[in-house]
Amino acid sequence: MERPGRLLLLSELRVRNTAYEVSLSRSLLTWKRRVSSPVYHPFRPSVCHSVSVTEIICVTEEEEENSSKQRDDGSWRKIKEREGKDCRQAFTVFYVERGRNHRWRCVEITFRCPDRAMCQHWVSGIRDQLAAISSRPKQLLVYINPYGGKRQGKRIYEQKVAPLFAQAGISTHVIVTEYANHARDHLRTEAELKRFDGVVCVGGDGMFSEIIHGLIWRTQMDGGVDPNSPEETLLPCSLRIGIIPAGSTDCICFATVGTNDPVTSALHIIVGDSQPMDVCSVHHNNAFLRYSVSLLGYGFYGDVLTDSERKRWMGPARYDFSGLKMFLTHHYYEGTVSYLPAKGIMGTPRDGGRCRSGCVVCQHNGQILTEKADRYEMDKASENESEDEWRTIRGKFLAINAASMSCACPRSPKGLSPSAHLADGTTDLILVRKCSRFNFLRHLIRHTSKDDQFDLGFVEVHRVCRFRFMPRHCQSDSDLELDLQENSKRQIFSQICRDHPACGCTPIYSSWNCDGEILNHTAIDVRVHCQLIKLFARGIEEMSGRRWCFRLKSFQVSGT
Ligand SMILES: Nc1ncnc2c1ncn2[C@@H]1O[C@H](COP(=O)(O)OP(=O)(O)OP(=O)(O)O)[C@@H](O)[C@H]1O
Repeated sequence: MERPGRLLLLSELRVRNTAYEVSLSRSLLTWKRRVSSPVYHPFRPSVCHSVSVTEIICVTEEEEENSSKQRDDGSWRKIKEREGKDCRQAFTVFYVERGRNHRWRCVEITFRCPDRAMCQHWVSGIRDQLAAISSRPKQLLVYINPYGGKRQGKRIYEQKVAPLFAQAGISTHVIVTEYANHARDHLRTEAELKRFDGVVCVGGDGMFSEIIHGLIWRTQMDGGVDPNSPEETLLPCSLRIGIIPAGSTDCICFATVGTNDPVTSALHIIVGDSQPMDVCSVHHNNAFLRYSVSLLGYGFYGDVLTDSERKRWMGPARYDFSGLKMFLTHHYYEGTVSYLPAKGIMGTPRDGGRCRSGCVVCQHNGQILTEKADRYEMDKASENESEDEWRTIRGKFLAINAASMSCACPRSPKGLSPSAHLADGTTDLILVRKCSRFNFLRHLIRHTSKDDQFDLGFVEVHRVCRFRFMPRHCQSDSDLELDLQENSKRQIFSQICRDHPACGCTPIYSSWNCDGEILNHTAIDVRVHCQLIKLFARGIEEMSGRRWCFRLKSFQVSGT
C-alpha cells in the first residue's frame, strides 16, 4: 500500500453515528475509527480503511433538503437518515472497490462534519487533488456497435457506463455505428481528434479492431508516414482507447483488464489508466493488409475461423463445432517461415513469467526497442545488418501462430502463449509441425492444463520482432525444385497425391486468421511495432491478499 505522505487535511468526522479520524494526503484518503475504550479487545476488528486518491471517482456535497433525491441514472432512492443534522454538512466520496476476479465496483461513503465550512473545506480539498491528476480524461469520443454480441451495446452503455462518466464529470460525444467500418472510416477522416482525450469502443474484438485501424491510419497520415510501407516505423497514437465489452468475443478486454465487465472497464477509463500495447502490421507485397494485436494463425486456427464463418447461424457454438471438425480433418500445410529473433530483450516464451500490471519486462524492452528504433531511423544502413540475422524454417505445419499477447480468455485461461507480453515489442511465433492427431490433441489439451504446451518435439516457439511466411505454392521455382528433390527421396506417390489440388486429399493452402478476420493473402510480412497504442487499462493486477485492513459494513458503504 502507498505511504500516506504529508497530510493535507485531518479531522474527526462521523460515518453514521461513529466517530472517525479522517485524513487526506496527496496519495491517500484514510478513515480510522476512533477507539472509545483504551482497553485492548481481541475481537474488535481493525478499523482503518484507505483509498488511493487516484481511485476516487468523485466527491459530492449532500445538498438535498427533501427526504428523497434523484440519482444521475434516473432511479430513485431513499436518502439516508439525516439524524437531525443539516445535510449540507455531509459529503460523499465515490471510489473504486476491488471485487473478485479483477472486477471493480464504484462504492460510496458519506462523512458528516461538525459544520458546513469544514464540509466545504473537505470537498474542495479532495476535488483539488482529483483535478491535479492529469491522466484523467475529460472528453471522450464513444462508438457503440448496436449489433455486437447479443445486441446489448447501447443498453450496456446507457445503463452502466454513461451514469458513471456523468458522475465523474466526463463529457462524451456518442456515435452509434450504422454499418460495418463506420467507426474506422469516421476516425480516418472526419473525427476531430484534437477535441478528445480518448476513444471508447462499445462492442467486441471486431469493433476494437475497427477503432485501432482508424486511429493508427489517421496518426500516420497526420504525421506524414506511409502505412503501406512495411519498412516504415509507425508513429504511436496519442489518444488512449477504452473498451466496454459488449461483443461475443472480448479477448482484448479480458487480456488487458482481467475481466469482461462494462463497469470495471468504465472505472479504468475514469481513473485514467494507461496500458501500452504492441501492434503487428501485416503486409503482402509491400501493400498493407491489416493490423493485429492478439493472434495471427495459419493452418488450424485459420481453418477453424474460415469454417466457423460459414456457420454463423449456429451462434457461439460454431467455434466448438468447427474446432472439432478441423481437428478431425487434420490438414497440414507446407511453406517457409523466416523470422528475425528479438535480441537483447528480457524474457523468453518459456520462462513461466506472466505479463501483469506494471510489467517490468514490457517497461525494460519497450525502452530498449524505442532506443533501437531511434538509432535505426538515424542510420538506415543498419537494416543490412539485421537482414543477416534472419532465420529460415521450411516444413509442413499443422499450425503457425503468432501470439502478441497470451491470448488468454475465459475459455482458455492460460492462452496460446502464457508468457507473451502486451507491450514488449515482440510476438511469440509458435510452429506446430506435422504430427499425429494424438500428439496434436496432447498439444491442444496442454493449453488448459498446467503442462508446458511447448515441451513437445513437434512444437517450437521463438520470440521474434518480425517474420515472413511464404506458402509452398507461392515459392520460387528454385525453392520448389529443392523441395521436390528432398521429397523424391521419400514416399513419391503419396506426396504427389497430397500436392495435387484436384485430388481433394488436402488443400494446399490455409488462410490467416488475423484477430478473428480472414486475410485475403497467405504470403505475408509481419512486423511488431512496440507500444504503438495505449489502452485505458493497467494490465491484469496480481491478486495479493486483501488490500485493506478493514472493509466498512454494507450499510455504510453501498455499491452504486
Ligand atoms: N452498425 C453496424 N452494422 C453492422 N456491422 C457493424 C456495425 N458496427 C460495427 N459492425 C461490425 O460488426 C463486427 C462485429 O462487431 P463486434 O466485434 O462488436 O461484435 P462481436 O459479436 O464480438 O463480433 P463477432 O461475432 O464477429 O466476434 C465488427 O467487425 C464491426 O466492423
